[in-house]
Amino acid sequence: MKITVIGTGYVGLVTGTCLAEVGNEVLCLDLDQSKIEMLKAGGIPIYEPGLEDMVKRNVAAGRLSFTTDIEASVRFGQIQFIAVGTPPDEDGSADLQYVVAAARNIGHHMTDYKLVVDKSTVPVGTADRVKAALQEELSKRGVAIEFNVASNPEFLKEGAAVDDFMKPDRIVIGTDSEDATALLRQLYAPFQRNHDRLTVMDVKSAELTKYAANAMLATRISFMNELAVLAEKLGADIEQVRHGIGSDPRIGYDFLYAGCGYGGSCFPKDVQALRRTGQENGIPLRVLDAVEAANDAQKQILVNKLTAKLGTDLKGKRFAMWGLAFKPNTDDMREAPSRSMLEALWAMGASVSAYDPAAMEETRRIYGERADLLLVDSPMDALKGADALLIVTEWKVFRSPNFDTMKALLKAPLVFDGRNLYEPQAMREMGFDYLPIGRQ
Ligand SMILES: NC(=O)C1=CN([C@@H]2O[C@H](COP(=O)(O)OP(=O)(O)OC[C@H]3O[C@@H](n4cnc5c(N)ncnc54)[C@H](O)[C@@H]3O)[C@@H](O)[C@H]2O)C=CC1
Ligand SMILES: O=C(O)[C@H]1O[C@H](OP(=O)(O)OP(=O)(O)OC[C@H]2O[C@@H](n3ccc(=O)[nH]c3=O)[C@H](O)[C@@H]2O)[C@H](O)[C@@H](O)[C@@H]1O
Repeated sequence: MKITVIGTGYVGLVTGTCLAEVGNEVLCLDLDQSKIEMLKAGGIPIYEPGLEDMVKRNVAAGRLSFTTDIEASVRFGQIQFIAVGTPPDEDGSADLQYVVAAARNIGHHMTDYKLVVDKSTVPVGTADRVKAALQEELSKRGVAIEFNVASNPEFLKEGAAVDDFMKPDRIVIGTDSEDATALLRQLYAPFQRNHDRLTVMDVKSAELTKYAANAMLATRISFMNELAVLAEKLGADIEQVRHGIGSDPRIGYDFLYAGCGYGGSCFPKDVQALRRTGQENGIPLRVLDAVEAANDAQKQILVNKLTAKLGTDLKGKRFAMWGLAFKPNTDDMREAPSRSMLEALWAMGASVSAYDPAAMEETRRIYGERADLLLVDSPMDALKGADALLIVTEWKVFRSPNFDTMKALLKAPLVFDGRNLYEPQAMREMGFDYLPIGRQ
C-alpha cells in the first residue's frame, strides 16, 4: 500500500519505518526542514534503539522516503497518517493546531479518495474536527471528493518503540466506516502474529482509550510512589510490597516501580488533558487530580531527602547526578524528573556534575553552558569530589558499578537513589549512607 505519514517525531518516524519494513511504500512529511534534511542524509533526529538501521534498510530498499513537499505527500498515500505533536495548551488541554493544519493541507490538495488516520493522541471529538477541516477545504475548492477519518491511537513506549510497533499488544481502530476498517485491517495484517490484535470500536471510544491507558498507568505509578513514602515511614519495604501485590494477576507486576516521579512527553501531558476534558464536561476526575499532585511532589523527593540531611543552603556544594533522560534508552528530557531536581539544586546554590548515556546533548541544548552544570564523560567522572550522588534514571550502566571506586571518588559516601537500583543492606555494609525510595 502507499502511505503518507505526517510528522517525523517519535511516532511518525516509527510508524512510517515499521510500515515500510513490512513492504509498504511510505512517504514521511515534516515541515521542519532540518529534520527532513537529516533523515535524507541517513541520520535520525531521535535516539531510539534499532530505529536507525531500520530506517537505512528501508530507504535503501526504496520503500521509505522523506519530504517537506505537502502537495507531493498528499498525492502519495491513499492512507494519510497524522502523527504530529499535540502539546499542552496554556489551560492543559491538547493543542490541536498541528492536527487541524495537517488535515487542512490534505483537504487543500487531495484529488482522490483518502483515508485520514489520527495517530496523534487527541481528545474525544477530534476526528469530527478533522472531518470538518477537510470538508471546509474541499468546499473552498468547490469539489466533492470522498474521504474517511479514523482514529488509531499509538501505544508505543520510547526506548522500546520498534518492538512495540512491530509486536503490538493491541491495535485500536476507531471508525464508523466499513471501508476504513477493511483498509486498516489489511494494513495491520502483518503485525497480527498468531492472534487477532485488532480492536475495532467507535471513534470516540478509540480516542478516549488512549487517554484511559496512559492515565491508568500514571495512576498506578503515583499510587506506588505515595505508598513508598508511607512504607518508608512505617519501616516497611516497597519492593517487598510490590512483589506481594504483583503476584495477583488482577494487579500484575508491570508499572509498579516506585521512583522519583514519572516524566516524558506523554503521561504528564495526557493526564492534564484528560483532567481538562473532565472539567469541560462537568465531570471532575478527582483521581487524576491526585495523580498529578502526587507526581509533582514525587519529583522533589530526592531533593527533600537531600535537604533533610544537608540543609537548604547548598552554596559551594556539588552533587553528582546519574541519569538525565526521563527514562532509560532515550535522550528525551521532556518533563524529566532530573529537570525539577537540577533546578531545585541550583536555586539553593549547588552545582551538579551529571552523566547520562544518551541525553547529554539534549541537556546542553536545554540549559546551554552554565557554571553550575558540569556534563562529564562517564559515571565515575561525575562522582569526583561530589558531596553526594543522586540516581535519577535507571540506565543499565548504573546497575553494577565498582562500589569501591564510587566511595573513593565521592567526598562523602552519600547516595540518594531515585530508582532503587541497589540492595540497601549491602550498600550499608559497604559503608554507604544509602537512601532509596520506600525502603529502609
Ligand atoms: N513520543 C511518544 O512516545 C508517543 C507519542 N504519542 C503521541 O503522538 C503524537 C506525536 O508525538 P511525537 O512523535 O512525540 O511528537 P513530536 O512533537 O516529537 O513530533 C511531531 C512532528 O510533527 C511535525 N509537524 C507538525 N505539524 C506538521 C504538519 N502540519 N505537517 C507535517 N509535519 C508537522 C513537527 O515538525 C514534528 O517534527 C502526540 O500526540 C503524542 O502524544 C503517542 C504514543 C507515544
Ligand atoms: O502515549 C505515549 O506517548 C506513551 O506513554 C508511555 O510511554 P513512555 O512515556 O515512552 O514511557 P514509560 O515507559 O511509560 O515511562 C513513563 C514514565 O513512568 C516512569 N515509570 C514507569 C514505570 C514504573 O513502574 N515506574 C515509573 O516511575 C518512567 O520512569 C517514566 O518517567 C506509555 O507507556 C506508552 O504506552 C504510550 O504510548
